Amino acid sequence: MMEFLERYRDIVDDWPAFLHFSRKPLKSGVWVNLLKTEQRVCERLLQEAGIDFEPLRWCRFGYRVSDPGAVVSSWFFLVGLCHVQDVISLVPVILLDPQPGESVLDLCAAPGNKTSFAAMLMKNSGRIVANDMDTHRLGTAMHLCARLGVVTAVFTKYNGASYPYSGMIGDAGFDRILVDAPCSGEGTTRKNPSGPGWCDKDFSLRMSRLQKALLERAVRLCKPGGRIVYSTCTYAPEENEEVVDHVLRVFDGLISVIDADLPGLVCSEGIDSWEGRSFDRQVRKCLRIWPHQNDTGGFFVAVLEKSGDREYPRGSEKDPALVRWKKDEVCSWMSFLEKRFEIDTTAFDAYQFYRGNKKRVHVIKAEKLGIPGFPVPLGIGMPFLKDQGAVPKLTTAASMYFGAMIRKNAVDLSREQLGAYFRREEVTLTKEQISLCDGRGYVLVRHRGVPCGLAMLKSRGSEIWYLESLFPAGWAKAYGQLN
Ligand SMILES: C[S@@+](CC[C@H](N)C(=O)[O-])C[C@H]1O[C@@H](n2cnc3c(N)ncnc32)[C@H](O)[C@@H]1O
Repeated sequence: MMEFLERYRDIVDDWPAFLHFSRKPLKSGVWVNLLKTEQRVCERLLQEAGIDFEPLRWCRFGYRVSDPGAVVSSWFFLVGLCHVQDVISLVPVILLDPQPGESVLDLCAAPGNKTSFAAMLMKNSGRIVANDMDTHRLGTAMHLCARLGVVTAVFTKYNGASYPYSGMIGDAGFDRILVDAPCSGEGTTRKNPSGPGWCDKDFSLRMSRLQKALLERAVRLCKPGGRIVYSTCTYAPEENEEVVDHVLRVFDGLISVIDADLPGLVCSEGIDSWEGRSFDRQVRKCLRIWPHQNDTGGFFVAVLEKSGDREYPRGSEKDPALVRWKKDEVCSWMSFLEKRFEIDTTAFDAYQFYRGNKKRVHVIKAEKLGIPGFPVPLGIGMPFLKDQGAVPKLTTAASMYFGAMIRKNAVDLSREQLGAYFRREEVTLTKEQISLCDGRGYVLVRHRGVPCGLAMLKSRGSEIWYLESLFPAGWAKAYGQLN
């Protein structure tokens, strides 16, 4: 088992430790979603749930947790106060260092873990384009971003190697681009000991061709002075240093590898020769992260900067601009939100609303960076409401994210009531809870002040009032049995 690792014996600093850690089960991680909560609140919730956690030295919002299953089945995970992710996967995004207000492209984004973490670091300001080739995985990314309250993302489905140059964020290019490339995944042995088709050098060579094309495109899509991070979770130099070496040659002096240091994270430098081939010496600035160094999965990260003084000629291709999304300028549903929830809708001035079809409205933060007709988005921002029926209905994601603006028809449920709500059971209300509501209709459900979703207040006879849960069946199921 894992004989394929043998080829790396000479480049690993501590071979016995490497083998030992490559077989050891991996502890997962959690990051606090500062778009929805505060760090101390999340720490308190983890403590209350009896989940051991240990802060990461190199990421102040991240923890290693003893029992990720318990996190995933907690109410605070379900409503998006935190996310579970391998801790080492945070590194490329931290090194990308996306800033509020910037334009960021995540070229291979699905299922959206790094996109959502980047959007959080950007404080939901600016524009982040999440692209992937796989529709199903993109759907997962959209759902994840909605749960976590990301309102700055646009989702596109293109082959990253031929991602269109023009349109979305002006023609200047993106400030930062992440290429978290598809790879042979050799660094994931701790999660998946039987592995996919590892150790097939031909597979690595095939991946290498795609990775080179993706990174080349990223360089072209980046604005002068911008940053590109290339990452994989594999060891094969063909998929790592060789790819970086390739773009250094193609763009001859236009890009450089920069020092990427993350205090508290132990790494090895990239290798500048492999199986008789030499690479540009700059690749030594890349980071090789072996499992035993920080008790994580294996990873490779290169941070590139595009020089500001000359522009690489871009292609001139133009696809037909199919405009599928229409701006919803009338916002006929606004008065309903004002009336039922006493929302001060002037807060929506900071947002734009788009219709993907007649009945579905999506919301996205209005930014000077704009939104697209092209490349054609598969998804815009966060699903906001459905309004084809008599009464518009906010989505769960929107009621969670904008719930703090709701001043009427909101009830705080007890832990037991909340469990029933997530399981889509009928929730009987106390007299006091009923007194907070203004007759039958939509109600925002909260727990400890945190907006959790929508319900419909109904009555049987004149005495019995209850909530019919509108929590999406798939959400609770997707995250396991809630406790
Ligand atoms: C390592 S995964 C990305 C993980 C993601 N960044 C995250 O953190 O959740 C690589 C992704 O690349 C996508 N992919 C493969 N070939 C692609 C291509 N030619 N263009 C764009 N995406 C591609 C795969 O569908 C896969 O979702």
